[in-house]
Amino acid sequence: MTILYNLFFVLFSLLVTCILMFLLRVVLIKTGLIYIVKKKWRSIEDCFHVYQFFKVPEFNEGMQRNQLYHKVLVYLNSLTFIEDSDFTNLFSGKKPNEIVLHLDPNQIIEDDFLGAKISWINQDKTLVLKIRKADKRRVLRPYLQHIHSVSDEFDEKKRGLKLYVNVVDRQVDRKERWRSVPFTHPSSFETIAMESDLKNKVKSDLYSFAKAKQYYHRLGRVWKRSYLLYGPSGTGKSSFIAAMANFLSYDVYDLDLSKVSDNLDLKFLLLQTTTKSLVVIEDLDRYLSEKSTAVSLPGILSFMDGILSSSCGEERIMVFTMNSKDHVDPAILRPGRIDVHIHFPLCNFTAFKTLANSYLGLKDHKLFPQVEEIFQNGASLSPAEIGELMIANRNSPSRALKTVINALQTDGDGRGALNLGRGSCENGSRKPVEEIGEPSGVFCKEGANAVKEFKKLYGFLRVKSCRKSQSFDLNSRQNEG
Ligand SMILES: Nc1ncnc2c1ncn2[C@@H]1O[C@H](COP(=O)(O)OP(=O)(O)OP(=O)(O)O)[C@@H](O)[C@H]1O
Ligand SMILES: [Mg+2]
Repeated sequence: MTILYNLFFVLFSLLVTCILMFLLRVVLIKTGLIYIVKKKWRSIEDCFHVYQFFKVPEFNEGMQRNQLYHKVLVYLNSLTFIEDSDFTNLFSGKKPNEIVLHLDPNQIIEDDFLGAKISWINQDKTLVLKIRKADKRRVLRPYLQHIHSVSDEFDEKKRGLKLYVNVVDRQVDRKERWRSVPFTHPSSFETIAMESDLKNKVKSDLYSFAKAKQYYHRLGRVWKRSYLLYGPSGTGKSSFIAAMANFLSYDVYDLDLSKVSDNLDLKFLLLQTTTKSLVVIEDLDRYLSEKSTAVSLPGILSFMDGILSSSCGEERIMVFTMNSKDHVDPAILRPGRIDVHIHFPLCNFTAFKTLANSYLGLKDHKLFPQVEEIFQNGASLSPAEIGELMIANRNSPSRALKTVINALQTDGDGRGALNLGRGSCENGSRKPVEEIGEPSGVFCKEGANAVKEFKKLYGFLRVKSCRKSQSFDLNSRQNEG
């Protein structure tokens, strides 16, 4: 009986202890007392360890800036647990709505690295690293390397991507062949209407390229990859390039061949591009079809071979766009020069659904079967044309769909305003939409009404005739080089 009583008593006390511990934990956490306990515990722990201190001053004896100081500062300001410290300064950043955190003088920041506790103290123009002597040998070096890479990455992100364009008048300053502006194109692979299988293939191709430095070096090849995006106007080639740049966080060098004075100029332009960039030549087929060009075919071939890029660093992606590769010299297209061919077809029903979802927020609609039927009968517009019609009618999805159906049907029988565009496309013009109604060529003959009608329908008329004059490989395909 006594044994049973004792056992019951022990179990009961255990239960009471557990409940009390649980309640204590809840009280400590809820009231924030846990932080005081942790702090006290840490100062007791401190008494049993020997510490070593490393100073990182902002300037050296010659009053030159210490780069490490900047890196540590960036690293510490980027740490999320700076938000958990007792006090932090908040400043507005350079970009709109950006808030940045700043250390206070004498503020202590605690960090964890490979299981070691490290503290930083922000003293007057010096950051002091405090580390246990026992951890120093194992942790210090990798920790400093870690700071380097985190701060570089943070700086890179803050810098933002850039779009470079080549300038004609380089006589002014021979060193500056490129001018840059911030690259803010919002396109992403998610917003491009394209077969998801193909999209994933491109994404993984880009990803594995970016990670393949050793592989390319082992093969003795220049670390570059070239893509050809081909298809009718308004099918998303330029948007796709922007999506590639955003995906990789690469700068874009948009090379306008009409501004290049000769082959040598082209070489220098390439030499002045930086690593981790997309070098883009749009409408290469059109340039090659011109009778007299400043850059010759061999000049373009050597540019494509990327011979020079090996002498000025690597990790470049080249992207060429064409409306059609039918009449292009096969030397341009051979594997190695172009590694991946991506076809951009006119809109089909699947792409239409992606557009309807992103432009009108429609996942389904009673008019979809009708749209599908029209697509099955062969009528098609480019995604740009459909996108424009959807944007113009975005307040009424039903009206937007009816307008698209109407335009697809008009496309089917080739009647109406669609014929107006033929002239502009046959000329191979790349005029932006606003310029299409210029009083020139075919359009002025059609009179003011036609021009007005044409403007209303944006640029899609010229595309129509383009399509009729070309043959397209309707299967998206990818050639590995
Ligand atoms: N596949 C697509 N998915 C989503 N939007 C698209 C697609 N194709 C075109 N668009 C939209 O249409 C507009 C024009 O597209 P873009 O400039 O990328 O076409 P392009 O193929 O480069 O045409 P061009 O050959 O005339 O230069 C963009 O605003 C883009 O958002
Ligand atoms: Mg384009």
